[in-house]
Amino acid sequence: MTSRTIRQYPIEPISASSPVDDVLAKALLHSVKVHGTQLHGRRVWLACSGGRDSLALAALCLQLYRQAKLPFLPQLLHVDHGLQASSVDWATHVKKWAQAQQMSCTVLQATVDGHDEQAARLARYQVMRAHINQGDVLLLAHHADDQAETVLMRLIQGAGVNGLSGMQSWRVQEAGAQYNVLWRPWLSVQRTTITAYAQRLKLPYIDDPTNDAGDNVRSGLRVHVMPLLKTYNPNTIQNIARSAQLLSDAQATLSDQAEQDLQQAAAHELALSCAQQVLNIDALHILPLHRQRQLLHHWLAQDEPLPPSKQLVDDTLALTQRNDHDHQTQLHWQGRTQQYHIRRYRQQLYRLSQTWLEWLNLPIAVHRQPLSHNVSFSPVLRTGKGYRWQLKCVADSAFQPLSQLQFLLNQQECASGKSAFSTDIKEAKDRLVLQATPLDRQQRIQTALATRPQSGKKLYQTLAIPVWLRASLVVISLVNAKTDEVLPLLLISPFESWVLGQKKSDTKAEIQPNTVISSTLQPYS
Ligand SMILES: Nc1ncnc2c1ncn2[C@@H]1O[C@H](COP(=O)(O)OP(=O)(O)OP(=O)(O)O)[C@@H](O)[C@H]1O
Repeated sequence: MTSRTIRQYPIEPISASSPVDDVLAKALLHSVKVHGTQLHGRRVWLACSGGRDSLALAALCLQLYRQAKLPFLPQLLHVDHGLQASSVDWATHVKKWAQAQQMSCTVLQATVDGHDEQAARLARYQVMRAHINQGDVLLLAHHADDQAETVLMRLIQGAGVNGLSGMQSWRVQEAGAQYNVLWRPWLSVQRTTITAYAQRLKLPYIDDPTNDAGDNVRSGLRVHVMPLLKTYNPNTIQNIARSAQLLSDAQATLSDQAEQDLQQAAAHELALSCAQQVLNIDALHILPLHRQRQLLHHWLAQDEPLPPSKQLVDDTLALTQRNDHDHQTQLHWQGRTQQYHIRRYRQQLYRLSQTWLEWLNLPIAVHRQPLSHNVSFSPVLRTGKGYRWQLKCVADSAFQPLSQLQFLLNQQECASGKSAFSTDIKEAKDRLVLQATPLDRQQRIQTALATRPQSGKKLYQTLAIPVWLRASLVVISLVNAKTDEVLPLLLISPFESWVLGQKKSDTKAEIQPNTVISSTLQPYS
């Protein structure tokens, strides 16, 4: 990189009479047409390294804009990686060139964590994303030779259909709440065409000889492998780029199919964004084997920028196929954004983030509140490490919770026959306390799913609570402050709730406790 040089042409405004290159113009304008609707009303930036390709793209945009063939003129963004002393000179050079063309150009400083190309690329995208606005479009000068190198690189790494479809010409990139578009209109044009155009225009582009040093995989493929492949087929570059395009279409079909399968097989009620995703194994196994693999691949990486390895998909599939009731085995996956544990409990497959598992181990606080306070009861049950779990007793103007609690209590009393709670709740409210406590393993609980009260292991089995959720069960009870009698009303987990005090045979009473008491779980920082 230190040996970069500037083409020995002076910086001059591009003459209005300079001819545009037909092939390059056609590719750009075709892409504008294809993405016309999405481009409408968006600001377009052009990532300009000052190298031949991005300087040529900037020059072509300018020419077509002046000829009123392009409806916008992109603003240039140059990133100074600060990796070598001369990088300031390159930034100054790009800026001066842009000034000569009367194009807007901003130089951004990046802090690169490491010295390799990948670290520089990550830092570059990060700093450009931070500069542009939500929904803006970033033009990149990648071309067919870049595409062919990318595909070959991925091929020798053993990529699947997605990887082999190479770079996308229009890619929405999401980072947190922000999204931008990466736009590559030149993926079908060859480097030689760009070089010829740049030379015709006498563009003073920056030459980076390290690109052709052959000392890393990409430049090795460029210098040693591509020329050899061209001896077998002179159209090697276009052909590989075309294969990538075909595979990209195939990938879109596969993704649509996997998304449809996911809608059928996902346990949406148990999902919590990247914290917990759940797949129903029975629904998975209905599918043919190749779709099972595809679905697992899609499910594992649904919110991750990088795909899971084939090995992980195979191991996950094997986990779903076990029938030895082993609930301890877990697989680990270090994604780009999070570390995940893949576990199975009965016929459900879980993808749990490390942060979520840590949150599930935080203690739950005990809360008590006299009913006479007439205010809604909404204690925070657990908070920290990114999530807040809060109880909600919905109160409307007529103090609805009490009348609904009365209804609930009536049902409980039928089942329990407890006299301490048989008086009208409004009269009794002075001595009643609403309480939320973590479930004690020894506590015996009567649910509608069993004929008698259960405690510990049996209860977890009856309610199908996976091991990692067992410390996250809370009992909501009414306590008679005078007699200390406790009447459990509801058992809640972060995802479900169960009415307590009913035997199997009493289930005809249709109680919907969630209209009275529910809990919410939200990301929290
Ligand atoms: N320092 C930079 N500042 C802004 N954009 C950049 C920078 N480096 C690369 N890019 C953008 O990323 C694209 C691909 O990067 P790559 O490393 O292949 O570029 P390059 O070979 O350095 O330059 P060029 O593609 O302009 O000849 C470039 O075409 C350009 O749009």
